[in-house]
Amino acid sequence: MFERKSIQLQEAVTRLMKFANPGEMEYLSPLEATGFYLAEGLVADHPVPPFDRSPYDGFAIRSSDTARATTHNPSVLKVVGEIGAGQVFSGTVGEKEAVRIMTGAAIPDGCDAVIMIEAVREIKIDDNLHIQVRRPMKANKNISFTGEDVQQGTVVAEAGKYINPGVIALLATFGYTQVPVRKRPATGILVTGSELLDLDDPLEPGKIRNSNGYMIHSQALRAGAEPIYLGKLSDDLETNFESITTNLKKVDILITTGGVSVGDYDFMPEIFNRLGANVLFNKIGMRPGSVTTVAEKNGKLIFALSGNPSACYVGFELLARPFIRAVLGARHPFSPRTTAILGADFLKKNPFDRFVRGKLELKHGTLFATPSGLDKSGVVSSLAEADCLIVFLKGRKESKKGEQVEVILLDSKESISMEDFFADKVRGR
Ligand SMILES: Nc1nc2c(c(=O)[nH]1)N[C@H]1C(S)=C(S)[C@@H](COP(=O)(O)OP(=O)(O)OC[C@H]3O[C@@H](n4cnc5c(N)ncnc54)[C@H](O)[C@@H]3O)O[C@H]1N2
Ligand code: MOO
Ligand SMILES: [Mg+2]
Repeated sequence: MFERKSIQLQEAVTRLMKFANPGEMEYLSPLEATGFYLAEGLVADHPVPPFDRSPYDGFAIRSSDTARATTHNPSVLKVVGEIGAGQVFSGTVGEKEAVRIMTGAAIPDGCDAVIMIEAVREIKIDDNLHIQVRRPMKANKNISFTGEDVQQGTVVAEAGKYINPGVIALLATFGYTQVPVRKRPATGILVTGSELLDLDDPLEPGKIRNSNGYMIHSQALRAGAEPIYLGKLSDDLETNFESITTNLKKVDILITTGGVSVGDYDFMPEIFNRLGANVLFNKIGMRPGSVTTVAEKNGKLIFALSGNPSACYVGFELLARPFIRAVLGARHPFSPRTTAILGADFLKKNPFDRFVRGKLELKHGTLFATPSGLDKSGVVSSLAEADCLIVFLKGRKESKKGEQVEVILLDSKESISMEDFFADKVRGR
């Protein structure tokens, strides 16, 4: 018998995050970097825009020339040039002169305002183009000034920031052809169980198909890892030990499913014993996923997830996912947690923290979370609709539809700090 001491999820996470070192740095093109995390902060090495420019198609003018303009007595300015974005007017614009200018073009020297095309009347005097301006323009009107978007020296994105399309825009703005990121951790997936069939096997009495291997592969992808499916193993101590020892050398993280409880064929505890691994914990005060065990060997972590599909799923989301995000260099590696309104009664009592697979819905601006199916750790049917985990903290009594609950978002690309993740806003009731 192996001693099992139940600890709280926060303690379990704290223990395993001590081993979460950012992976090796690599450089990717901005076309490939979406979904990674910045390995270095992004500092503006020039102001944006880099020159004063026109935000409109119109005419660059000198505001002083329009000081007395009225509808009946418009200022008449001679058009002395025209420039589009990318062009620069050479020379200086003089008194009673204007330059036809397009959006994005640099403001010509001498000008201090832009008037929109629609606001002027274009006329010809002696075959020369002129404009009539019918109202005074204030100095600095309609100019996008140098640095009004970003000032030189500003940190526009910090190290550890998730690279979303907006970060890609900034990287391109500052000329990054090579974006520093952390390599996706090679994450091996091994499933155990003599009852497991391959996907193309017909069902046989007592056997089921291996769904966990594929589910974890998909969850690892969603978490940003590089999943490596290593196959399935029968419940045999020797072959399991052999396979885990060999495969651990080939990957950065190893995830196993099944064989982690107290049954006769649950060999994971004995395997960790033989490996001489440092078992960080082997029982968590939560459901499902209470048997989730994490062990460390030579600095690498082995996540031994439950065989029960829903427990396996939840164990991955609560433990492996933040770890993977941290290895990817995420500054805030935890899934976002927020409040929602419970969409249906949940009448179970909670002698431990419970994480119920749920479905989110936004109705008239209010977020509702409803359990997405049967709440048993052995089921697979509640997973497809699940996009959150509804949190029922230990001690919370039965919950009625309409009560406030906390939810952990599973499909969000952004993430939060450990402090925020464990700052429970809705206490047990
Ligand atoms: N006497 C006790 N029995 C159990 C306890 C306990 O504390 N005392 N804990 C229960 C809890 S909680 C869970 S969760 C499970 C954990 O089981 P294991 O991690 O040991 O997993 P297995 O025994 O290998 O399998 C459990 C269940 O899951 C099915 N399974 C396994 N692998 C897959 C797969 N790849 N795809 C689909 N389904 C899979 C397997 O057929 C079993 O039905 O233990 C409880 N028992
Ligand atoms: O706690 Mo077991 O790990 O699902 O139900
Ligand atoms: Mg078992």
